[in-house]
Amino acid sequence: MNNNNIRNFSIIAHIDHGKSTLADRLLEYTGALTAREMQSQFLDKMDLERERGITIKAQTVRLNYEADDGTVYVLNLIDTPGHVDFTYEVSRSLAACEGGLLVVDASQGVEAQTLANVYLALDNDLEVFPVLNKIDLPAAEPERVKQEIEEIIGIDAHDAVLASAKEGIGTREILEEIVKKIPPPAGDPAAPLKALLFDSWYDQYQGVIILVRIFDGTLKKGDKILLHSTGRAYEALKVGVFAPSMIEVPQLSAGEVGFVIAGIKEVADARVGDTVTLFHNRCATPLAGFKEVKPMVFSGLYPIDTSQYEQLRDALAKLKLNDSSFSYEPETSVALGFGFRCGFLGLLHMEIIQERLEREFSLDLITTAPTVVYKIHKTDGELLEIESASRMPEPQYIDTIEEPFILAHIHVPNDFVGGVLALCEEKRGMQREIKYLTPTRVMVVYELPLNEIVLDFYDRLKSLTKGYASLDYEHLDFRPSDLVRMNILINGEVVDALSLIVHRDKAYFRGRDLVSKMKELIPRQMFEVAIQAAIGNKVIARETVKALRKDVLAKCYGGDISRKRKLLEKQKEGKKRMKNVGNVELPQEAFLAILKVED
Ligand SMILES: Nc1nc2c(ncn2[C@@H]2O[C@H](COP(=O)(O)OP(=O)(O)OP(=O)(O)O)[C@@H](O)[C@H]2O)c(=O)[nH]1
Repeated sequence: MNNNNIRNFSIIAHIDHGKSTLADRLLEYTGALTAREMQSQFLDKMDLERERGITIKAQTVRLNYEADDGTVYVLNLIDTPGHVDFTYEVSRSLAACEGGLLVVDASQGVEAQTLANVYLALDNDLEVFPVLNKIDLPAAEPERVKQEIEEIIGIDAHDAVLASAKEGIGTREILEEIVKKIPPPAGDPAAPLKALLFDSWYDQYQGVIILVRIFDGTLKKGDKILLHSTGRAYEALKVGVFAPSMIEVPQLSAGEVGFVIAGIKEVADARVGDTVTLFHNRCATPLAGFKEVKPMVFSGLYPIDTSQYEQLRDALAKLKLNDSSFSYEPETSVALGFGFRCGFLGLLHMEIIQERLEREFSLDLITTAPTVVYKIHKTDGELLEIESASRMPEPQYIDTIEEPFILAHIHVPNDFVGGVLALCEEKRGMQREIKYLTPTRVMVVYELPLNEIVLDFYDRLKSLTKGYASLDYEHLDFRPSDLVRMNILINGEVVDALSLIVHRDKAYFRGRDLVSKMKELIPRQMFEVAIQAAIGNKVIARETVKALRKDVLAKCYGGDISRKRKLLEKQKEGKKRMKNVGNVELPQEAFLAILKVED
């Protein structure tokens, strides 16, 4: 294929600005999809994604487009995930393209995510051009947003395409821009194979499918390929493209994008960012940028019904097949029994996995509050990395503790700046910068401990700014902090799954609020329940749940039977998420009470 007729591009956008809708329009316009197939967005293929309206796994499609100049171009649309948790995947997807469409909602303007992703694109030397979407909305202000793009991002926006992905306005103009503005790929088809693995997933029938962008050389069916980071070789059993359904092709050569199926057993062996070459004709230097992504947020997952343990283990193994950034290991809790400590890239990733376990595998789980990794330097010189408060050694064995810090970029309308600053300060943040992007939009940059972010930072930020703030963050480093382990005791017994690591200065208030929150959440039982927060042997807060026989039918006067049944049903439902700890029944909410505590 003539490289001059190929364009490889991504769509860069903030969540909800219309990336998927626009992608569907491009597919529809170029005839890759009929209107009927479009019925639901094609690119977001998992149910869960569709429901939550977010893109998790990158997907790529080949489109054929006959341009105004009469030439038929091959356009490879490389989809990127749109959330902070998946930044590394975004950056690898972008590395597979020469250009990016920057989609900005004309009624919203530039958001934190837009900026983060544009910078990733510019770092990858992509040609970026803006598209203003949702111009059908009465609130659209294309002129203001153009100016914002020029001032904040620093790219020319005066002739930005005005589009409505919803109504199909501007689609052809966008395709023309892609052809005219994005350079064709370079690369030598005769050189040794050098390809970027930019996505991989596990398919029940075909095994691991990898997506590659060929930079040099040619990859044919039957070739023996080599994955650079693992040094393992595989036979390329199938080579093809998504158009949008899978079509086999005889070969992929420099500049092209496509899939390879090579009998790879699990995605952990086919990591995003790796270089693919030929076993017998290797490229001299691999592509830059292969990085192991490490989980940063952890939580315990326990089956409510202990007989579901094996099922949970199998489900985790299945999910892991498809997601190498997720980790798990067995963990036992005195309170909750046998379960797993799981690691995630971030909070969204955690929610997605938890939801999939419950929905796709019908498991009823108790999840513990999220934590981060701490580095503990012990007095005997040993360095421990712990991701659970219950593994923290006694204070006398600890020399110093380090916790992870992040750099947060928050975009917010100036009316809310005061509140955002107060929140960041409360969360032990250190201000780096406050910058007026426009007269009404402000960028607040803070260094913050990740520990505070995983609790309730995002929810608080959203509610305090009426949903107008956007957040993006990157990991910085580990820093020494004065942290202590706080235990929660129920009727005098430490409940290990409720222990948490907090900053010493905040321990007292956190403890007091936590026990009072738990008092509201723990239902009255046949006996009194004492809830205490303690640091070491010192109790810092206490509340008591009074004893009461809970007779849900008392209010019904024996009258309406259907109402009575409803109440019983409701009580049964409520029971499902309970876990017996000693002889006290604790609801799921009690394990997450820390997330509901306002400082
Ligand atoms: N009025 C209007 N609504 C649109 C337009 N384009 C998209 N939307 C709506 O905006 C919402 C978000 O669109 P998506 O395409 O799912 O957004 P996205 O950017 O793909 O979101 P992620 O997958 O999370 O990155 C949906 O409810 C769309 O129907 C448009 O041109 N006009």
